[in-house]
Amino acid sequence: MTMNLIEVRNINKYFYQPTQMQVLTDVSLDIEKGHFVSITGKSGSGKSTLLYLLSTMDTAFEGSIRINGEEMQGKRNRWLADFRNHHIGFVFQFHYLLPEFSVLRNVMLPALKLARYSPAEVEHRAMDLLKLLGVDVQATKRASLLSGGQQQRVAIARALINEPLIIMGDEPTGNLDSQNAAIVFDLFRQLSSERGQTILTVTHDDDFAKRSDKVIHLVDGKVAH
Ligand SMILES: Nc1ncnc2c1ncn2[C@@H]1O[C@H](COP(=O)(O)OP(=O)(O)OP(=O)(O)O)[C@@H](O)[C@H]1O
Repeated sequence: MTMNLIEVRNINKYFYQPTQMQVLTDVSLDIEKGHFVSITGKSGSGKSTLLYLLSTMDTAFEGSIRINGEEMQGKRNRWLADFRNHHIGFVFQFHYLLPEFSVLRNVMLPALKLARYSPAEVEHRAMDLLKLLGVDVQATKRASLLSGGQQQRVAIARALINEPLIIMGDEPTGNLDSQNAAIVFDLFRQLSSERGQTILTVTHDDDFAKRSDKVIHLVDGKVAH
């Protein structure tokens, strides 16, 4: 049986500075659990705005966003932060690792904050993820000493450490050469098909989008059908 992990109904989103502007208009969509979904569209079409709403970091919108059966509209910031920590992993174009910390420490931090597992278990799981991503040899190095592609893989390990239901990416391969972009793509594929994790990424890369399970294409803030 399929299940919609994300259900969006009739979203309108406005920005008020410098002048009032409607960025998303009547956006409705469903995302199934375990699917790999790309959000595409021209620059300015509203992709990042939509992802930001779905990530629960922006709560100023009209309409309904249900994730894993929970309505996000009207929830308090603390509740949303807790929901994000448990269920959503983020991968950005620029990875925001802590440069002075070791690779291993960077990956462990979000899990230590959650305190769901003991530090020893967290370290074990972090090492497993670094292995999966092919950067385990670098575990004790300072993050700033790794190449851009390696740092991005470490950032993905960090996004996965709390076993999120959903992995969200804003141009996660935008800053990578084609070889590293292919590694990241294949990993996302594997996470969705083998672990049932749901992947949602904004991308400008048509090949990347074509090979995902579903494409949400935005034109002027509306979903194109
Ligand atoms: N915080 C904000 N305040 C005011 N306007 C904003 C804000 N964020 C985005 N916008 C505007 O909303 C529109 C959509 O922006 P958004 O970043 O969602 O587009 P995008 O499709 O992700 O573009 P790109 O591909 O260039 O990243 C743009 O016109 C942008 O200028």
